[in-house]
Amino acid sequence: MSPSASVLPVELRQIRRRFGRKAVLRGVDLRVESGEIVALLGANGAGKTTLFSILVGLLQPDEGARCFAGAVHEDIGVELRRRLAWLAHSPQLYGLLSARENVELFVELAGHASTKAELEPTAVLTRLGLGEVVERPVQTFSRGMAQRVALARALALEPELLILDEPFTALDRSGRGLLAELLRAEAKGGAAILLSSHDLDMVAGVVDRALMLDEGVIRSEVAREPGEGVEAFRAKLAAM
Ligand SMILES: Nc1ncnc2c1ncn2[C@@H]1O[C@H](COP(=O)(O)OP(=O)(O)OP(=O)(O)O)[C@@H](O)[C@H]1O
Repeated sequence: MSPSASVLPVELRQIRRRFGRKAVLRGVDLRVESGEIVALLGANGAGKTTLFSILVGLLQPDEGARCFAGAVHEDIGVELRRRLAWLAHSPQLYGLLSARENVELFVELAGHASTKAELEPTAVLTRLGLGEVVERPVQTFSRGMAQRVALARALALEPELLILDEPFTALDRSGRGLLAELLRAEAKGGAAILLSSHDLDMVAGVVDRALMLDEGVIRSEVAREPGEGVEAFRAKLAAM
């Protein structure tokens, strides 16, 4: 993969995965384009995290293909990995390091510092409302503050593909609003964003399209029509 070519669109084709005798994913197809924000919905245990883990290469599918920019990738190599950011269920931060150091370390390890001033570690932490506490060790942070650091860390990589497992969990209203704004800005800049959430109000306000994972397949899909209001879109999501 050339360092400059885009990794988008990202596509999963007929992904199957079982754990022991349980078939969790039974032929999932999914595609996310540059500039799109897509929600993956589904009940607890539907397989959302499993699918995300396959997408970022933490887990191999039993069958099916993951494609970036039209090419099948059996493994996620270094060049590809640095173009993806993944926010896991738990923040996974270094407690003794400050918020700024956590973000800086991650950027260093990824070997990719953004050239955008607004994505510099302190700037992105400030945009997520942590301007006053960037130098504090994160072990003193609340769960919501830690979630904000993990989000800042993902955004600071300026990823082309951002995969967020329940990003609104633990955030208060202001945090959810800030995150919604940041995600819209990233998508406007050309990133593709795939997120899971059980919060239909947030999903209705943020995403362009939603997919319902049920019994191992994408059971239904809805897209926001041009000019469609949040209430009307939320009603469509609730009816999925
Ligand atoms: N490593 C594993 N070993 C065995 N079973 C697993 C493993 N990981 C996930 N599973 C099972 O796969 C199913 C899907 O789990 P997954 O975490 O992907 O669901 P989810 O849609 O993300 O759920 P939630 O909304 O609760 O986060 C569950 O039945 C879970 O028990």
